Amino acid sequence: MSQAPLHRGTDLVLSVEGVNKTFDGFKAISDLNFYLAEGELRTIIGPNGAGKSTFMDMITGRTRPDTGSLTLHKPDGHDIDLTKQAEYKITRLGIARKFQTPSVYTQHTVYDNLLLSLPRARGLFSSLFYRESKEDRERIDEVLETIRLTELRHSIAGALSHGQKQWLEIGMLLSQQPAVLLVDEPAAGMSDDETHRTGELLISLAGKHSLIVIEHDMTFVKQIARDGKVTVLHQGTVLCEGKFDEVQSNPKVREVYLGRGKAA
Ligand SMILES: Nc1ncnc2c1ncn2[C@@H]1O[C@H](COP(=O)(O)OP(=O)(O)OP(=O)(O)O)[C@@H](O)[C@H]1O
Repeated sequence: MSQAPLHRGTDLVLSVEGVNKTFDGFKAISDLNFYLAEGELRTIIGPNGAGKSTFMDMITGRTRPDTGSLTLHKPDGHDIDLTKQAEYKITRLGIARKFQTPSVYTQHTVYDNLLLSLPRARGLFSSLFYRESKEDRERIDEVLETIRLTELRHSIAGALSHGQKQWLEIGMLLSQQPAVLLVDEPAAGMSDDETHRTGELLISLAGKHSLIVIEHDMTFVKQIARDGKVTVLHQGTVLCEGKFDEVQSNPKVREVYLGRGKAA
């Protein structure tokens, strides 16, 4: 599974090099290169069809690249070739993905949702018979604080607002202490207040976690990007990469977004 350590001394958690993917003759991803540093919060933007979802699908093993490499750099210095791992193994290696729509156990409490998502209690059935340890309870309390749902720990998840469900699901992924967290359009369908709180949550995770966030809402992108890097994807490749202001004023980026109603 793992080869000799290649990246020791660097602070990268993920490297993507020379990746290509064609669907029925259509080039969805084209010579894509991308590097994520440990603890980084990276935002990816790009017009519809730019290849953002396909890129995430390749990191998680849902879609395989035709050529190129996707490498997870483990803290112990070992490199894992993600193109050779089954999807479930990539999840177990600590690459977690939050899809756009919330997916929580609506009949269970907030606390139980977090309990069910602990790595030890894998699967709903075995979790029902799982007695949590003191460490588990501490971990859940910590996650509840992070996602600011401590007060709602005994509430049924189905009764939460859309934003609260999204935060709970992020918390469920955090319970698994992921190496890389992929978050797909977290602000979609949220009120302005919820969007802002989501931004604060993601910012609070940076440093402790490595995150890639795909987003269309530029106010939100500006909030979370701060001094961090924004990557602009276009036609399956990196059009430009830099701080939010640099990206926003880049003529190539403006051109790509013009007339699409989502001006950067
Ligand atoms: N399984 C597939 N079969 C054929 N074409 C596909 C497939 N998956 C993606 N594509 C095409 O690849 C291109 C990139 O799609 P992708 O969904 O990755 O873009 P995106 O940037 O996520 O777009 P959006 O912002 O609309 O979600 C699109 O033209 C899409 O139609």
